[in-house]
Amino acid sequence: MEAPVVQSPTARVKAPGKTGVLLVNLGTPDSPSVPDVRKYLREFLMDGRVIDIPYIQRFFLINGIIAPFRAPKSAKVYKELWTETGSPLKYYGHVVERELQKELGSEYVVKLAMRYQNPSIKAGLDEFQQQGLTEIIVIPFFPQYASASTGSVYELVMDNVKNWQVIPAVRFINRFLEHPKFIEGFVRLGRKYMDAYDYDHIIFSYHGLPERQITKGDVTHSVCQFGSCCESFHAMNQHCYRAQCFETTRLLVRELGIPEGKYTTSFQSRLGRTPWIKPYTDDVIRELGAKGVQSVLAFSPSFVADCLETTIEIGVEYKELFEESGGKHWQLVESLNDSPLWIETLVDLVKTA
Ligand SMILES: C=CC1=C(C)c2cc3[nH]c(cc4nc(cc5[nH]c(cc1n2)c(C)c5CCC(=O)O)C(CCC(=O)O)=C4C)c(C)c3C=C
Ligand SMILES: [Fe+2]
Ligand SMILES: [Fe+2]
Repeated sequence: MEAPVVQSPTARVKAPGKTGVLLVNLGTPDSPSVPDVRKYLREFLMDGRVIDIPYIQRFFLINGIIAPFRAPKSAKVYKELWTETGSPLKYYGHVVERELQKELGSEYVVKLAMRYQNPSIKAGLDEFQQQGLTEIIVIPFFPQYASASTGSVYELVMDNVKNWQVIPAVRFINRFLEHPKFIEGFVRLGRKYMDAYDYDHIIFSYHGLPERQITKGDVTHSVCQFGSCCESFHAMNQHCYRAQCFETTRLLVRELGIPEGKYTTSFQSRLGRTPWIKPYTDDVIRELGAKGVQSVLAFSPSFVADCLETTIEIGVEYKELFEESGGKHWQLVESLNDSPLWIETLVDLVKTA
């Protein structure tokens, strides 16, 4: 009997016809004006996967407190972030969209979309539908899976295609934290700084998440206790966002050759009064300052493009906090943005989806 034809795990045979590739980042306001920031925050925070409390409570929280009080404060910070090309998150998204289209060629149609605001997921999918594509590959720009980010993108994509007469094959990229080129992308950016200066300590600061959302995602209700359970990465905790972040750090630390005790994984950007995953980056910074640590290099590997949370929160606000805590030298490692290794990661993700 003839041996079966085995398909290489790294090169799926492409279906005939064009494939749509939807690159989806979180979103950003259309402009840093208060009304645009308010519109963005309303859409973002009214998402039940982001603020996961009953609809009525969420409605009053967002419209009664966040929209009136937070929007003007956030708009000020967005003004600091804005450049002549607009929001870095959107600017780099479009550069990557063009570069990836060039790399993939005419068999693919690459579109950038934002989960909140513009360009919308609906506009990208409608274009794919008009072109009668054979299949769609959705790549949420989140290295680690979380219901509030990746899960929310899936939900909206499925919501948009559910009434199409022909629903083509839709493939989702769940996470890519362990992709060697993704890791190498951050390693190369970090080495540039580590070769030029001997930092006392390295921080890997990830976007935070309410602890409640991790507990809800733990189907066994026993795997994650927000402690040593995240020290290894396995089938049972692979969807735990905190465990995925610790695994990302382990992979980066191994490649960068950082010794034990010289680095910390921490979580930033908490909102509200419920407990978020720990340790909190601001607490870690204060502790390092108190211990006499003078210089810190900060990576932010839950983001693939610079945004408010990297450039301003880490690059400006945490720098100030570090200096107030006694530190002297604080350096942010910029995000992957349009770096060649990030484009190569995306090419691989598409070709093996
Ligand atoms: C890495 C993925 C992200 C997860 C998970 C996530 C969860 C999450 N975020 C908030 C609240 C806010 N996040 C904000 C900005 C923001 N968040 C992400 C990514 C994730 N968020 C990005 C890329 C950005 C930056 C966008 C930009 O325009 O640059 C903001 C807005 C900024 C502000 O007003 O401070 C809020 C608010 C929650 C509550 C949450 C999970 C529950
Ligand atoms: Fe966020
Ligand atoms: Fe855990």
